[in-house]
Amino acid sequence: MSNEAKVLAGIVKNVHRQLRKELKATGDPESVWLKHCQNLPSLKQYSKAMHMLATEYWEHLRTADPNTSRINWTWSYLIHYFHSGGLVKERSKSKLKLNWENTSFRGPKIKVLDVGSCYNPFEEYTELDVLPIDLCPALDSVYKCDFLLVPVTESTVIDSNSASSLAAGSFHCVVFSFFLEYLPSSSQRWSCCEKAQQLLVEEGILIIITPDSKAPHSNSKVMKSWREALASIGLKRIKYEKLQHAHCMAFRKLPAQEKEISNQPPISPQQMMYIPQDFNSTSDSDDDEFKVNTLHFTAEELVNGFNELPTLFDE
Ligand SMILES: C[S@@+](CC[C@H](N)C(=O)[O-])C[C@H]1O[C@@H](n2cnc3c(N)ncnc32)[C@H](O)[C@@H]1O
Repeated sequence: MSNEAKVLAGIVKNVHRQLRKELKATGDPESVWLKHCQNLPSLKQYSKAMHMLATEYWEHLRTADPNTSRINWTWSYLIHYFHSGGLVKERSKSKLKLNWENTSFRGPKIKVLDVGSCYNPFEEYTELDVLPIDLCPALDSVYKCDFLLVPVTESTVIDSNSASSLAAGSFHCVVFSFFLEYLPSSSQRWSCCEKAQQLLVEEGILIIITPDSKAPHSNSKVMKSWREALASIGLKRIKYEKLQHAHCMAFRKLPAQEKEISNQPPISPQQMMYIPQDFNSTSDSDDDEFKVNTLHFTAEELVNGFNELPTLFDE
């Protein structure tokens, strides 16, 4: 990795780490977030670094091997699900006899809400009608919006460069690509997932891409925990794939009649959207030992836990 890429990766990692450190110190996710959102120089520096890293460094990888790309993966899965029989196949698995005509996919384009879009990476796809939103957009084509705070209402309101409300049940797809890890607390990640559930049409898809350069099984407990948490609000995981640097998942919003309310998770879903870094010590070192906490995984699993961002970010 070039020196410039290392510097950019360092900027990104430092923001994530700082947020977690402040959460540890205060125990108050809301005040940590408020303070973070007021730090415009830091937000802008992050946004610029992330944009450059993705478009000037990762893009080479994507060109060399399209199978490594989270962007390609998301697009091809959406085409498969909405246009090439994926949705019909899911319906055929249903045990209920539903009146599918009333809940069918409509519209010439797939309506996508890209949360934490940064530089609007899905803009190139003509099959998608993308609403890109970000806390601090890197480009003018991305709308400013804090997904943690934006209300879900009857209509989506866009004023000049920002989105001030989002309409319930109005998106075929919500994308969280390298987004959830930015948020310092499990409860904040969970509230974003709940919001995505409200914004999706029935049978719509939540895509979650999370960075990890390790072997697929090394974080299987984390992925299982997320799967169980999301199932409790009727988001059923229907696709999982491990790419070289990321876990890629698609969750289908089940029709109301099909919602699996029986599978309640053993602990509250707010706690289940953890990432191993949540249990890291407060020091800035990457080599810190992970602390074992009350959740059901071992110290070794935590030590072998997620990289914060793909190998491209590794020293
Ligand atoms: C690691 S970048 C991912 C960018 C892009 N999705 C990708 O896959 O390359 C995370 C992005 O999430 C944005 N973000 C973080 N919290 C947010 C929030 N509450 N609402 C909207 N965007 C947020 C950040 O500003 C940043 O641009």
